[in-house]
Amino acid sequence: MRIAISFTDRVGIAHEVLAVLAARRLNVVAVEVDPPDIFIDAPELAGEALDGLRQALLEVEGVEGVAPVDMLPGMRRRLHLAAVLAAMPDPVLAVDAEGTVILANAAADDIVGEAALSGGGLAGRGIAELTGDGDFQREMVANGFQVPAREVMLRGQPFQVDVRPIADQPSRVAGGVLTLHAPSRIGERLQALRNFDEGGFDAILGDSPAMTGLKARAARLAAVEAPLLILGETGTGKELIAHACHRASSRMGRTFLALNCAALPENLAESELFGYAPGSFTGAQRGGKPGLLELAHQGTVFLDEVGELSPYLQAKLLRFLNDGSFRRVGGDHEMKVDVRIISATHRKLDQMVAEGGFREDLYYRLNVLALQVPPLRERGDDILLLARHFILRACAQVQRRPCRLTAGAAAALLANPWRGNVRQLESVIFRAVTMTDGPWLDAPDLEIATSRMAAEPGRGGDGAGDEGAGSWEEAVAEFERALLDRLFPRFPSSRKLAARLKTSHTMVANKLRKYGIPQGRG
Ligand SMILES: Nc1ncnc2c1ncn2[C@@H]1O[C@H](COP(=O)(O)OP(=O)(O)OP(=O)(O)O)[C@@H](O)[C@H]1O
Repeated sequence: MRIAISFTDRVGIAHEVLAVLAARRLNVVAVEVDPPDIFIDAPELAGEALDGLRQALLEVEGVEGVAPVDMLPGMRRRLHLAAVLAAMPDPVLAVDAEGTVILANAAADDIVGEAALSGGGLAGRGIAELTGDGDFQREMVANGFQVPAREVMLRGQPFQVDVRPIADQPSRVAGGVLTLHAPSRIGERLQALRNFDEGGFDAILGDSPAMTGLKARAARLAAVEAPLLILGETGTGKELIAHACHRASSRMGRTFLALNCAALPENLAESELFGYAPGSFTGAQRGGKPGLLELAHQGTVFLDEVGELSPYLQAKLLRFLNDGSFRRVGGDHEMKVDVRIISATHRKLDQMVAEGGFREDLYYRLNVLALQVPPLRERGDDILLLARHFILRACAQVQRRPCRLTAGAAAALLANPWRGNVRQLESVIFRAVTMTDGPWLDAPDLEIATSRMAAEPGRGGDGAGDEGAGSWEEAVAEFERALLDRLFPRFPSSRKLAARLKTSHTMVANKLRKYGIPQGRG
């Protein structure tokens, strides 16, 4: 039985409690002192023996209770740790200060294999012995496990190894944790990060004519069973649109997998996309590995940055698009799958074709249906809509109180050219939200150039001019918003603002709501 003895802390109490146990000649297999409890594991303790022990313990000054527990805390922690390690797909080794393994997860045991484990597992082996690289072990130990990531060989397989020191203070290093990444899993990890399952057209924010037009066209094309090419500058939301098209197609509910063709060298991109056959290269998984095309059978594969595909992969992809068949790397039989290809690029593919950088026949196969995503600077007030969305999200993320844009900040956002588009806006807002803590984000907080504001005086939130206004309604709305934005900080409630503007409270409240200005203050 396992028991917890709770006590009020005083010098020597643990010693006295242990003396009571010793006097009873109990077979104690584990003791953990974790104030305000001492935990005991005594397998033979039960029934009357427990009652007697409880009486004796309660006579020790400071002991307050004795109760059975299902597990000792250290044991619970070890079980949790073992479960966490077992769930990690990459091999992980914990080593002591000399570089000798003290703990390894199942993935590490698998790599080293049965033969090596018959000698008692990995614990006790030196890193030099396992990797055949004595310099690596010496370097780690000499530098307190602060060494850059590098490649090591384990049982003939190459791994990228990350090393982190285990230390309770910088000068007291107890060892290190080594995480080994197999090259065949790098793409898998990228893909897992990108394999999200949320986000239809509702996740694509924007009410501007450019965006409503795009969403309507995308919704129509989504339903057509043919390759789709999405063109647009970087960060405009091409992947978001690709995913929404998948969700709006008959393949909804099937797998959507994405590959960034620019992120991987040719051989990795090839094995990620087409898979590889057993024994096809050093470091390959024993049974081979299916590629994204097989994994997404009946679903969609999104090829981002398709313009970066090498000529060899362009040819292999063309063949797949022509008849749905391909071979795994190193494989000798044909595979056939049913996958819709959605591709995207920020490059001018037609120009690349003209210059010989991209195969013309592949361009026509990918470009059966096409969408052009407008840059952010052509989406008008969507900029502010997106900015407000990102502000709310960033404030929640960093657990900061909500904040709003001043008129000056709104004008700066509208005037910025946004070369990095929505992704840039997202990071500008995130940075501003994390670097300030007041209720307002002002233009200087955004850290963007405001040079175009002078060129477009009617844009923005300060109502300083009207030359840039598109229509009477837009100009009035812009003026109203700017006015409310400017006065609200000084008259922070609809009643105070109505009094200041000598108008009705209801009208001001409606306008504040219309322009998304929160009314909770004042
Ligand atoms: N209309 C939008 N509404 C909400 N979020 C958006 C919108 N457009 C883009 N985003 C966000 O902006 C970021 C960039 O979008 P995404 O990755 O889809 O762009 P991309 O055009 O595929 O970029 P790249 O060309 O660099 O691959 C993402 O975080 C995405 O969620």
